[in-house]
Amino acid sequence: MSRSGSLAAPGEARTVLAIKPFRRLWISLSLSSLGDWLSLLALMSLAAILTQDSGGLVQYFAVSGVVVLKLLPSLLLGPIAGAVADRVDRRLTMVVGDVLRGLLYVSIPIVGRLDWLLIANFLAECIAMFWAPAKDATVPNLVPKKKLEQANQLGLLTAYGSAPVAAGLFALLAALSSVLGGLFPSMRVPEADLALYINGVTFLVAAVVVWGLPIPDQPRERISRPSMPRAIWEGWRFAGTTPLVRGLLLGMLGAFAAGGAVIGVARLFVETLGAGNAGFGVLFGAVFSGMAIGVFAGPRILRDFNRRRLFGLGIGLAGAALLFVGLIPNMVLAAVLTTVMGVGAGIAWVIGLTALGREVEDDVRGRTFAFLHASARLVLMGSVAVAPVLAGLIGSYRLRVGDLTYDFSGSAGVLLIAALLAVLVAFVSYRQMNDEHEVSLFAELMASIRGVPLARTTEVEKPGGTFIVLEGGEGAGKSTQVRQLAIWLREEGFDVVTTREPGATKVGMRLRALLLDKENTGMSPRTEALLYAADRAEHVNAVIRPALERGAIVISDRYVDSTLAYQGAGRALAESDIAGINSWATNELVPDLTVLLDLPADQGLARHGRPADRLESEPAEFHARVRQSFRDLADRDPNRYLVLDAQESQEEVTRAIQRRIRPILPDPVPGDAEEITGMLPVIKE
Ligand SMILES: Nc1ncnc2c1ncn2[C@@H]1O[C@H](COP(=O)(O)OP(=O)(O)OP(=O)(O)O)[C@@H](O)[C@H]1O
Ligand SMILES: Cc1cn([C@H]2C[C@H](O)[C@@H](COP(=O)(O)O)O2)c(=O)[nH]c1=O
Repeated sequence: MSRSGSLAAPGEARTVLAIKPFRRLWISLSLSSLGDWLSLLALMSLAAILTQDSGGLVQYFAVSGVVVLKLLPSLLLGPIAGAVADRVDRRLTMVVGDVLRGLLYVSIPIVGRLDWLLIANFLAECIAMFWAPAKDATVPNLVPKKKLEQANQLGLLTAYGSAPVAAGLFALLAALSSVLGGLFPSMRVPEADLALYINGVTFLVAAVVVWGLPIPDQPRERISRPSMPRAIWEGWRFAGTTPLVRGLLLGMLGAFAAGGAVIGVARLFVETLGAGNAGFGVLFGAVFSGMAIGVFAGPRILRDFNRRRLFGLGIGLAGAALLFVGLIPNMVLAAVLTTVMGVGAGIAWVIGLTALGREVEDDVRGRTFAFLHASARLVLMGSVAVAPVLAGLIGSYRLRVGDLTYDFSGSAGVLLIAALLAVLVAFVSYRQMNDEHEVSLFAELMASIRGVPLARTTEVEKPGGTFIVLEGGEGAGKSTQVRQLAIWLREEGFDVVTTREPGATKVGMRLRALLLDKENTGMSPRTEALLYAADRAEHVNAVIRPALERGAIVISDRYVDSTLAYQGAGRALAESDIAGINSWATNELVPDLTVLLDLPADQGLARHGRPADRLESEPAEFHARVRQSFRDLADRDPNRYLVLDAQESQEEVTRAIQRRIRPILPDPVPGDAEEITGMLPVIKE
């Protein structure tokens, strides 16, 4: 399948590492990303430790303050950071950025105060705002243009993939720190300190690696980064135009909000389970490990499962698992259930990302993904920040039933709210996107797990392919659009058959000649209607049905509606008679979609530079009746029609048709696309 926005295969992405300068930059980026995640864990943890004597609410505010201050710089400095980074030496920006961030993180455990923790955290994020565009702009200087996409993918993979590594490292360092503290009481320090020292070292090593990079002076390509609010506004304006894409985006962002709430209270939650920092690291790692399993294994195990259903189901699974995490106060169960939650989120993420890639038009795909990344970051950080405060406001309770006691903490309360949010989002997106009404969810799930084909309750008579018809008056642009759509769909990898009426078959060509020949002026309207129906019977039998039966997309320039409009309204024949004859001639084959290109008849006729044929030579009133009849037909069945103003530019018309066609195309998530997209779940930049 060739798509400009598609993602390269994992192996292909790895080949870009053969470029030595890029490999060095990538190593440095991996270290910085690891440091970013490690700092998030360590600072949330240290904030909780430093405030443990100050009471619940202060502790909750401190933890959420860490996240708010991590988010704030991207809102304040986002618009100017890119412009500044373009004017300053990039290597210097990155090296200074890494060194300063390393020093700031190391200073936090040395100073050991909450106020400095928050200030240093904020300053480190401000520096990251200048470091990131310098890094983005350097990549095109180091790799050839054709490998740029792979390079970016690898960068994104690392930004995300370093999270579970950081979680494991954090848990290890926390455990090591408490062992050392036990053996040598003089070395007893908060468990997060060691992580922050190591974090400082990762940034310093990253700086050394970047220092030796051979970066050309002149950038080959300038990267322009829209501000976060702009990316969100523009993306929504373009992407929110179809219900399916809206459903996908809302589902993914809802899942992020729930996930953010979990991260936000995880540190405080594990404390209520008596698990401390190591437990925090385990939970954090469980989310990401579960996601990795979901991304890679889920779609393979449920290979035959309807993708639109699976998206909602994945979010639902995540919500259900989270519900039990909140209800059952047990660390081992929490780790297992958090992994299950990650699996559900991973399945939804990869399906959503892949489907978005396929559903959104090429020219707005960049903006849509920018919207997703910007809003995912905002939603994630926002809910990470709000969740601890909410937990503090809920407070902790001990419930007694007879001899039994049940401790309910504010953090467990937030987990329950997040779980309910996820279940609600799952329900809404499932309802919005489900296109399989014939088979129950349970039956499909069982069949898919067993790997057997679905037993459907009713026999499906419609052939497997997709039948699209372009209708409209003379010169409306039907042939032009048929051509454009065929090019686009073939590029997308579909088997496409373009055809037209009258005259798509050998018999049809003769009929066309008869019908359009001005010599035959005066032909009776009934003869005319029957000849068009005869052409159609042959057309359906010889061309359309065989193509649909092998699963192709058939795009026809005119079909039954033309006879209803021209011979029905134009020649004043009874519509019911024409409908009856054509129903018989086509064996009741109805298009999946009819696109009506609406244009005043005089404008359409004026577009032709050739002599008018028999039908085109009819008077203006005839063509006006034809136009009105097409519009009436469309009004009666708005679900099956797309009516477009054919006075718009050709490109505009093509885009509108593409938008409407995407949702009715066959399964938007083929297996190979998941394998490819599966490597790219990312929310960090
Ligand atoms: N949106 C448009 N704006 C302006 N001109 C257009 C547009 N679409 C097509 N045209 C031009 O109008 C002419 C007729 O277009 P086309 O052949 O696609 O129309 P058609 O509907 O298939 O016509 P007919 O049914 O009469 O054969 C062509 O010269 C084409 O380039
Ligand atoms: C299918 C069909 C067509 N016509 C008319 C409409 C046009 O004037 C010609 C076909 O010419 P085109 O340039 O190839 O579009 O035939 C009709 O009157 N009834 C029909 O069913």
